Amino acid sequence: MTATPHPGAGAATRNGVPAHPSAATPARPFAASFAAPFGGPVPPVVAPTGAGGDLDHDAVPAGSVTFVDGADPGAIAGARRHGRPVVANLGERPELAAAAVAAGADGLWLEASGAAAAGQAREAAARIAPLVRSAVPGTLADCRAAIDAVDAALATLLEHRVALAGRVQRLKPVGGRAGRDPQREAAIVAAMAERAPSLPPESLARVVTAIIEAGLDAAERDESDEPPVWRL
Ligand SMILES: O=C(O)C(=O)C[C@]1(C(=O)O)C=C[C@@H](O)C=C1
Repeated sequence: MTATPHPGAGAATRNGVPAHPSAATPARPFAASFAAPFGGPVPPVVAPTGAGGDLDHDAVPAGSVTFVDGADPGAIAGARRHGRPVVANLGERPELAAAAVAAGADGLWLEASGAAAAGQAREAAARIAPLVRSAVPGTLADCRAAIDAVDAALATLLEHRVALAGRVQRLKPVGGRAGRDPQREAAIVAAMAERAPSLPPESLARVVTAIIEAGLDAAERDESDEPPVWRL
């Protein structure tokens, strides 16, 4: 495992990241004011000023975080032993964001200029983070931010599920409400109960029924012949 030097430390990285403007800044202890963004429910995107990141490059003092090549998941996972937040250097490749967050990145360093790249990385991070990070928020605002992050992932999964359930209706001999399959629905609830032990099965069944019915409603409305296409 190799930690990548701060992009501003003058060392070339695999992504060919240009020098950080604060290259001459000596290493400082990790400042408390930077702890919140890196400890939040969704890893922040660190981008050049005006590029739409959650933090500007200049706001991250050299030495306060461990920089790692964002294309190397093993390095990201290994860097956690340094005890500092791990920032994955994505260079100009926001499409690496989901993999970097899944590997354990606390922040994403982006050199691509422009809000679109930062937005792409932020959206990928928001979708994947609740599956791989657990937040223990101490304030109402932080709690709501963590709930928002979970809801972002839930909404993404709901969209995928609705698309799949709609496809099933076209593949079954009898689709739609006329083709409901109580045994299959009970099996779905039982499988989900294993992963959601805090919810009694009857509560979970209500949730699953609502989701299935929403999927059947969407399938009824959908007149397109296109198979569903999505990207995380
Ligand atoms: O698996 C099916 O047969 C479906 O039609 C999909 C689905 C679901 O949304 O999961 C929807 C209705 C059925 O009662 C069971 C499951």
